Amino acid sequence: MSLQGNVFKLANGTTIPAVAYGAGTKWFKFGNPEISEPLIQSLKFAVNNGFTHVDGAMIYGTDREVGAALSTVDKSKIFHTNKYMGNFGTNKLPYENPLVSLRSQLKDLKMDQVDLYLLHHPFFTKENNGYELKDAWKFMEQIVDEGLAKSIGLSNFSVEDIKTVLESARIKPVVNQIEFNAYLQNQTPGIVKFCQDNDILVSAYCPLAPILLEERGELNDYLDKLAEKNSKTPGQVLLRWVLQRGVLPVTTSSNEERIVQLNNLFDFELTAEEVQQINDLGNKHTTLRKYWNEEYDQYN
Ligand SMILES: NC(=O)C1=CN([C@@H]2O[C@H](COP(=O)(O)OP(=O)(O)OC[C@H]3O[C@@H](n4cnc5c(N)ncnc54)[C@H](OP(=O)(O)O)[C@@H]3O)[C@@H](O)[C@H]2O)C=CC1
Ligand SMILES: O=C1Nc2ccccc2C1=O
Repeated sequence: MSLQGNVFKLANGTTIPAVAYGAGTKWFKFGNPEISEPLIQSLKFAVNNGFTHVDGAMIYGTDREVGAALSTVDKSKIFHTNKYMGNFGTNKLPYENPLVSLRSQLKDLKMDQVDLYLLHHPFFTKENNGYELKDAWKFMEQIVDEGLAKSIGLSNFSVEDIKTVLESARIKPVVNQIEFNAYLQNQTPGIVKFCQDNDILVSAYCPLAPILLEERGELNDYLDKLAEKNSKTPGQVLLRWVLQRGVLPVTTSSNEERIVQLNNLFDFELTAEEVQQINDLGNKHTTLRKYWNEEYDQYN
């Protein structure tokens, strides 16, 4: 599952643009019915300036903004990833299953189909959802059968969770989107190697976390050096490192200069030693985990 130009090839033979622009995190507005004009403007700017992959989710509350921003572009040129969030813990969410959720989301997205639909988390239980993880996956397969998504995948899944899905999967997951950066190189034990050995593309959210911390560490000095050597920014070096780890970065920005930079990653290359040095410096740092702390802090 290697980087080919600026796409990755997925196990089902389709391709996926190698960098995604996220409509979550800073844009998150679940429960707020007001349309975010700044998101529409930034998304339009992103797709007019090189981004061809947009990452959304039911829980972001931003499907209408994605639909509006993409309404003026040729949708066949855009890869759209979206996700289903089912109840977890004490959180009760609006749609009882992925199929019902996506059918409704497609109306807001003004699309007939998404390219990739993910289970946002693996925490399905009879008690919370009325069905368990393997049955959640059956809904995902039905989504493909009905032509509502070209491909299906996972997010925040551990090795054990993936094995549960694979045991009875008729259609295999092609992606696992996890928190991944130099300061968190395995969201859960062994997850990156397991995915890569099983032809499941890892995609990385929070890829820039190490440069967003106020405190600087040894890694920052090294990133500055590589940035200067390649006439790039430290953020571009970090995203290039993600790509060279065989992982697809999902980033976002509201800043036009940065939007252009964040997708401009294909005219330079880190050496194998430089990739290794970022791995090593990152691993020396305290684990940095921003999401799913309750579930995964045990692995810090
Ligand atoms: N599956 C899941 O559970 C999750 C998925 N996601 C997905 O991943 C996407 C990206 O996640 P996110 O953590 O935001 O990704 P990043 O790590 O890429 O961080 C993006 C943020 O970094 C800021 N930034 C970028 N460059 C700089 C800089 N040089 N100096 C200061 N700030 C900078 C941007 O702000 P600015 O606007 O100022 O540039 C933006 O807020 C989300 O939008 C969502 O689509 C995210 C979390 C969980
Ligand atoms: O971008 C995100 N913001 C979130 C907040 C809570 C749970 C998941 C997410 C995302 O994926």
